Amino acid sequence: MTSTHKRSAAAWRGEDLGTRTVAYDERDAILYALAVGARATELDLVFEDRLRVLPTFALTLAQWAPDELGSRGAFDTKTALHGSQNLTVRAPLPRRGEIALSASVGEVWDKGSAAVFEVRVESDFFVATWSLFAPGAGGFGGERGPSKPARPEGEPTVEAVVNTADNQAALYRLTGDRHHIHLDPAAAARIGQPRPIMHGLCTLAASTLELARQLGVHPADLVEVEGRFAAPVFPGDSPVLRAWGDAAAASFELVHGGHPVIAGARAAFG
Ligand SMILES: C/C=C/C(=O)SCCNC(=O)CCNC(=O)[C@H](O)C(C)(C)COP(=O)(O)OP(=O)(O)OC[C@H]1O[C@@H](n2cnc3c(N)ncnc32)[C@H](O)[C@@H]1OP(=O)(O)O
Repeated sequence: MTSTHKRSAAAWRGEDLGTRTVAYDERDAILYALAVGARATELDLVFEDRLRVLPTFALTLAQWAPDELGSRGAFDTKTALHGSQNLTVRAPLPRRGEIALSASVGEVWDKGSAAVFEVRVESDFFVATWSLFAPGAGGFGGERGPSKPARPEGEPTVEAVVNTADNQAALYRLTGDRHHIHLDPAAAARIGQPRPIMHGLCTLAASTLELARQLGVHPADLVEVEGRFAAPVFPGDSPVLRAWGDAAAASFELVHGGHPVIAGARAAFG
């Protein structure tokens, strides 16, 4: 008789996920900008002669880190969802180069039926934390962690549609995140979705880009962003960005069909 011993979610806390050096060039940064909704007229984002790299591009460079935790067996990679994201910029990303990244597991929260794993990635250019919502991995007697954010009150200072394209997830996946739920209807059906869903990081970056346009600042001047993926967004959806505050400290949400799809979000531009 064989016995299997499944490692408790709590035991992953503090796990060292290793270091990697990732390389990219202008073409990668431009493809990323186009995939999150940069316009052909936004030359600073799409023209190598005067390129400024979107800070959220850092998150595609570090996508290996949450993937590494999944491949080590912390959770079921076929059902886990990206729950929330935080990014703090330390220095502008160069147009091309090699960047050293190190990753580790932070907190692991016990939501009862699910666990939430935090993966922290650090480099000279940024610090970022992924929260991964893993159904079936909870119930290990741990703390619940942060609760749902309250919705902002009062009239927003910005209200703008964030158009997504029918092929946006198919394009965005070429920047690095090739999880099947974003392209393959059968994989989407396995997580209970009627069709493939947008990458949370694509929707977040598209929202941040529109926020910068609305606030009249350069999107590459982003110094901090975070948000919780509250419900799936589908390619072709046109959710509404609602924001409060100013470029130095904006809070925002992305709403579709009357419900937040990105909740409790905030961004700051330097
Ligand atoms: C590899 C994949 C990459 C991707 O990019 S996937 C695409 C981007 N992500 C998404 O589209 C996810 C969209 N969000 C959702 O579909 C839902 O949202 C969830 C399935 C993640 C959770 O919904 P539900 O199962 O109904 O959970 P609950 O009853 O709303 O909350 C249960 C507890 O879990 C916490 N929680 C809920 N959502 C999140 C989240 N997104 N990140 C972190 N924690 C979350 C709550 O607060 C609460 O806990 P408390 O009772 O202590 O308050």
